[in-house]
Amino acid sequence: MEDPDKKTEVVLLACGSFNPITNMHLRLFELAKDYFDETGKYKVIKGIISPVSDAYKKKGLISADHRVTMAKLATKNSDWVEVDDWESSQSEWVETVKVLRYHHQKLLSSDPTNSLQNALPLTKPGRKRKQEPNRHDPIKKKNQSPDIKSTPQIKLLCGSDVLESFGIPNLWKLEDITEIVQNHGLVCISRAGSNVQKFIYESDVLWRHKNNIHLVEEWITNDISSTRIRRALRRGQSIRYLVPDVVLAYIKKNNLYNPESEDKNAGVVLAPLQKYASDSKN
Ligand SMILES: Nc1ncnc2c1ncn2[C@@H]1O[C@H](COP(=O)(O)OP(=O)(O)OP(=O)(O)O)[C@@H](O)[C@H]1O
Ligand SMILES: NC(=O)c1ccc[n+]([C@@H]2O[C@H](COP(=O)(O)O)[C@@H](O)[C@H]2O)c1
Ligand SMILES: [Zn+2]
Repeated sequence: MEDPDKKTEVVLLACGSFNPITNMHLRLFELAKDYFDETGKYKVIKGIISPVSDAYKKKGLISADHRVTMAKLATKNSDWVEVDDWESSQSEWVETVKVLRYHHQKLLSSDPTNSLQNALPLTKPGRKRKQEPNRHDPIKKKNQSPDIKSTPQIKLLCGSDVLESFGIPNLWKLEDITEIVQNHGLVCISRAGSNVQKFIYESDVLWRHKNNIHLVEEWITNDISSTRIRRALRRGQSIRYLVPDVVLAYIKKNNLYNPESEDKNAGVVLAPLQKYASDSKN
């Protein structure tokens, strides 16, 4: 048994369009890190931004190349948040749970102290064995600080609108939601107009795993959204101080957002809705 007083290392993964990345996206990471630090039980070691691929087909979604470049520019001064382009470079849209699995496996395989046996998939949801999130048989790391537990956990970082989107028909599979909250964990930052506590109360699966759902209240509210940024740009209004200056310069230089770009994927059904609506017909 590992010492329960040891800190658990946490990697935060944020999935989304980042169309474009805003200061608020960057703030999500800072807020979540403060929250975990204050618990005294966790140590956040890394943040990962994973822009969705073009195959997501969201209206107004500009090319992943540009979205990834902007996210990289925005994080170049952060010593703990980075951008990963694995998801964005997939030709098909990838379910968020698979992105979590991918990064979890990557963490395990980059850790030389983890044996192959440790890289086996996590217990499938619904199986009997009760497990701690991201649990693997502990292997003592050489050179590891004695107050750190051996295996990092990877948690999905999102705003409350994403959590509430779990309730939209044909958008998320119940088994995916279960795997996210049971095996990995969720960190949710409050967003204007949401009532996440009530949402969790009304969902059996979320209620069952509420200990693995971390709700972080943003007291210094700022409801920046990419949609509002794109709207301001189309209207020729300033977005300075809402996105990093380097991102603003990149948008201007490449004339990224305009009425034509906003029309991309107009009338196209969002990839998950397409996928699950056809599943439910079969
Ligand atoms: N102001 C905010 N407060 C809390 N969470 C936010 C905020 N802005 C974005 N997020 C979160 O960041 C993640 C990525 O979001 P996304 O790329 O959709 O940005 P967005 O600003 O919501 O864009 P859009 O308006 O196009 O939906 C999501 O989990 C979303 O909930
Ligand atoms: N079933 C799923 O796994 C599922 C459904 C809808 C959105 N998502 C993800 O949530 C994020 C939402 O981004 P937007 O808020 O920009 O639409 C994206 O990364 C998307 O891939 C996942
Ligand atoms: Zn959004």
